[in-house]
Amino acid sequence: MNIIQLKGVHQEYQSGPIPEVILESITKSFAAGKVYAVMGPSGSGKTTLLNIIGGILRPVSGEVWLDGENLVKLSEKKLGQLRLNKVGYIFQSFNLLPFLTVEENIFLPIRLVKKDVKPYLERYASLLKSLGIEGKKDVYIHELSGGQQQRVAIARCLLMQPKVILADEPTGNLDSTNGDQFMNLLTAMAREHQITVILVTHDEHIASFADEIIDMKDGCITTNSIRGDKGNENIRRANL
Ligand SMILES: Nc1ncnc2c1ncn2[C@@H]1O[C@H](COP(=O)(O)OP(=O)(O)OP(=O)(O)O)[C@@H](O)[C@H]1O
Repeated sequence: MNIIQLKGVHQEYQSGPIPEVILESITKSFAAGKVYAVMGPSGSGKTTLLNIIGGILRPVSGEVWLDGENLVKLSEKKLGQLRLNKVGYIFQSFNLLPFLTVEENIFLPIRLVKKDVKPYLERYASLLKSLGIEGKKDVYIHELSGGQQQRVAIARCLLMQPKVILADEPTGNLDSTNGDQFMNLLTAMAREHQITVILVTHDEHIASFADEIIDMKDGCITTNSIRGDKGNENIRRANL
């Protein structure tokens, strides 16, 4: 099932006399439970694409469908609610607060919108268990390793039961072992919870964990690589 559909998404910025095209009429679908890696040179439009999918930016034209709603047509208020309920973010720095505990960090987004944490407690406990950090809930973030911090960031993101997780260079600060672990966890969680994950990376090895690699150049998708059934070696490259 396609959870995200981009139809003719076009973005441009006018800083000089002539508008600069950033995304050129992008049409692309993203399925539930699949992991997508977006690659391409600096300035090719990867972050802009992510921000449009997450409802942070509105494109100049085109449609952005997320779980049955066209984000382009939503009011700011509705868009804010949708971002909160359906979109999760994982950043390179994980955006955790170092002098709060693991538990306080994970519940922070819920407390910020003054929601009751009670309905989330069961899910919280099972996420900590499946991510192997159940013994760390009262530990401060600054006392954790990078690998443990990334698990906290995943738990915080998953607690809100998003439909999509957007991650911009999420492994940028990790060594290769922790980077691999992060990708294994993220892909397992995407399958288990049927969440679409879209991540931007410059690292081909990290991208090889994805179900599909989307190459971008000058605001266009140039190639789609879809992983075959036999794993990473079996990448099928299809020109669009
Ligand atoms: N708010 C803005 N105003 C004007 N131009 C912008 C704005 N945001 C991005 N751009 C331009 O859009 C282009 C694409 O930027 P974007 O950040 O999407 O690229 P990217 O592929 O993510 O690059 P990188 O790999 O360096 O992060 C760049 O040329 C950038 O200068």
